Amino acid sequence: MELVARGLGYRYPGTSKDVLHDINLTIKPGTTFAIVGVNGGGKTTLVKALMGLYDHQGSLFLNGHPMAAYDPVTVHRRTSCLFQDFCKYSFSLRENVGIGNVSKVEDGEAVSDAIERGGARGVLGKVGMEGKLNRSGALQGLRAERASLSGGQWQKVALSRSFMRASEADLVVFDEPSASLDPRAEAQLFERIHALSHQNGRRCTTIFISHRYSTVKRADQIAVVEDGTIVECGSHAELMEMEGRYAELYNLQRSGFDD
Ligand SMILES: Nc1ncnc2c1ncn2[C@@H]1O[C@H](COP(=O)(O)OP(=O)(O)OP(=O)(O)O)[C@@H](O)[C@H]1O
Repeated sequence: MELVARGLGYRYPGTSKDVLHDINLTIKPGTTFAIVGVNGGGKTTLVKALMGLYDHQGSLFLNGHPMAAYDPVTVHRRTSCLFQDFCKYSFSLRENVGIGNVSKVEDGEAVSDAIERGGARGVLGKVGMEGKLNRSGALQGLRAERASLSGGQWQKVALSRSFMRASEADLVVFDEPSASLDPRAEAQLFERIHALSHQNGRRCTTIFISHRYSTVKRADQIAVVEDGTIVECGSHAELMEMEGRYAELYNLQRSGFDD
């Protein structure tokens, strides 16, 4: 999916200041687009606006056509997303993951595949299903909430849920998908995110927000969002050469390891 924004802006209802303003960008089909920036800059609001979830100002185009020309249900069906405030349902693990694509919630193979790709395989043991991943009908297990999952384990369950639809989506959005993951789980996740966009023949566009520059640097394009607008945009190499805000944030994070 190609996404183009021209003069995109947004103000939350009941507030007096635009949270987003003057957003101009082009995200090409089959590419990864990372959004970075300090807290409260407008990153989450931007991705939600790009998904057409807000009554925004300015123009948004999907594959060359105005977003308004599309049926919202069709757009949402072609989109898979994971936001920071994901739900922890009092359902079984199978349902917690399968609900990401309601039409496939009974499809054990699809749920198993999503669990594998979302990195939640280790959670199976926690809910009494170790070694049963490939046995059909074995995914009911205990209710996930009774198994007292950790923050990182819940994040893997939510990631698996988003992978239920990712393989058929044209747009995949992750808002800080690795916030609670350990470094190994994070590296594996980003391998899968990159694979989503770069698989042969796929034109799936991936947008992700992250504060971890070791993974951000691999994105095709990176946008730095500050005070509600994009202050820099380009590849890691281009932004480093600019020696601007991105380079400053990147070097700041890297220097944290050198001390
Ligand atoms: N529902 C809302 N109503 C009013 N203001 C909001 C709402 N949600 C977010 N904001 C404000 O919009 C601004 C941008 O928030 P947003 O969550 O988009 O930033 P962010 O860059 O994603 O932050 P973080 O890195 O902390 O997740 C903030 O000042 C925030 O307080």
